[in-house]
Amino acid sequence: MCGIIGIENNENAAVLTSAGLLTLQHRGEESAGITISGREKMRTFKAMGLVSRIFNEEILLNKLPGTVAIGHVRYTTSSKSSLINAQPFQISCIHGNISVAHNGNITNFSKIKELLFKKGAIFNHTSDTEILLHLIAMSKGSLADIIANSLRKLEGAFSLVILKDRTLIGARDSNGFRPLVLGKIENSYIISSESAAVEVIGGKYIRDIKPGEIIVIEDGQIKKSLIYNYNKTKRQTSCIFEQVYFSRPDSIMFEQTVKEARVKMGEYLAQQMKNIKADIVMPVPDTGYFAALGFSRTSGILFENGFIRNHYVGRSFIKPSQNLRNLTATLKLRPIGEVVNGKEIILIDDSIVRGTTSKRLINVLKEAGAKKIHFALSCPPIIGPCYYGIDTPSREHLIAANNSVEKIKKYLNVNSLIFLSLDNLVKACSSGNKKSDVFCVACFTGKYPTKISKIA
Ligand SMILES: O=P(O)(O)OC[C@H]1O[C@H](OP(=O)(O)OP(=O)(O)O)[C@H](O)[C@@H]1O
Ligand SMILES: NC(=O)CC[C@H](N)C(=O)O
Ligand code: SF4
Ligand SMILES: [Mg+2]
Repeated sequence: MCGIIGIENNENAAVLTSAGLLTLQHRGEESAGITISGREKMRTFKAMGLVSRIFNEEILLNKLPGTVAIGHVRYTTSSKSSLINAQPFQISCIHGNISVAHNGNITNFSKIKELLFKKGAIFNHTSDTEILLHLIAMSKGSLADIIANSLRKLEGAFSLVILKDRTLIGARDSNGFRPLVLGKIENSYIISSESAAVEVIGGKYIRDIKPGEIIVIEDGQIKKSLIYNYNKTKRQTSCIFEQVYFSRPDSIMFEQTVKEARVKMGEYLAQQMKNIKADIVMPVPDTGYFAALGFSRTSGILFENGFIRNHYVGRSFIKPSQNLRNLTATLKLRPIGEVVNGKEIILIDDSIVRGTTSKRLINVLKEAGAKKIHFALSCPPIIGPCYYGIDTPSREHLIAANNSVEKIKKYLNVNSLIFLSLDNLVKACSSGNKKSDVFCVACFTGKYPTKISKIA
């Protein structure tokens, strides 16, 4: 996953973009970048590392002058985690200077890249996003036409912010896999992966960018908004895992906060586990928190915070190597002996992917004296990889793809292991939305909503 944001018509474009990126840091911790234009020549500043380390006052105020900016935080899901693949990607082409920031994975990337190679194209990066810049450079027509024609050639997941001169463009693939919202602050429009980033910088969430929509904004006005493409099924398939794990709890998705969806996941879990009694309900911080709250409210079992989280380490699942994931999981959470000692615990996390976190946590809870552990997850077993921009690995590394629930229970050494049913997950995530048929749930079912041409 990655986080993207753009703001136009604003004297503080760089500062607000960097604040927005900080709010989206949970979507990618590997690199961050900002492109700015509107006053002087377009320029991009990007580096490996966290937003707060990269964008200090000197860089924001002196190196990034302008009124229109886009920004990106990266979590690698295509090719390498390296500076060369850090975004935004700024190019100079027949249409002038253009910069792009992308969230998602283009699933026909290899096929298009091969065709472009044969036509003599030169590539500077190794991730999927660069092909879009080639397609843009080779298209003709108005700015909206150029973007629309290019995007029609792509398959898979892409939420985008694009910058050209004083124009900010937002676009979303026709399945709407990755989130993208429109917001406003005074006379400036904002486009962002999540509404929380709009609100943190003082703006108001207006609406979601629609699947298959391109929106062109300049000088505080929406110049054009068009649906450039419908997918074959004409059905939105937004990633349900955004609500399970990826997005911030204070972001709005499907007419409710992600927090609300997670609380409901916990309430449904409590209904599924009516027969299990325990002394306390405990979340695995951070993402397990609201589901545990919902569980406790419905079951009446006491909510306890039995882990201390180290705030100086980030998210373990999105780290780029297994060594880093192991280290993060070990450093991140430590049980509080007096809370867990001698207790029968319902432990709630959002998901088991590789099993890195859960195996370690259950061991340390036992060492701290936990009497019994019932482990509950607020999504079903993950049995298939994601091709749309989340690094759920190939089947061989997915613990639930290769083992029955009973086997995982034995491996984790817990007294019970319960997964939220898919029906209940969809119900929790679609509240306020009349249709519940708007989600991609492929990693739980193995049924992918698009053809996967070749793994990008
Ligand atoms: O089975 P695994 O491969 O360990 O992956 C699943 C775990 O990773 C995530 O936590 P993470 O530390 O990434 O982020 P969080 O602080 O938001 O919970 C998720 O919340 C699970 O705890
Ligand atoms: N997870 C993402 O959204 C990453 C975007 C893009 N595929 C990259 O790897 O840079
Ligand atoms: S496969 Fe899973 S993680 Fe990927 S988009 Fe679909 S629901 Fe989200
Ligand atoms: Mg977690």
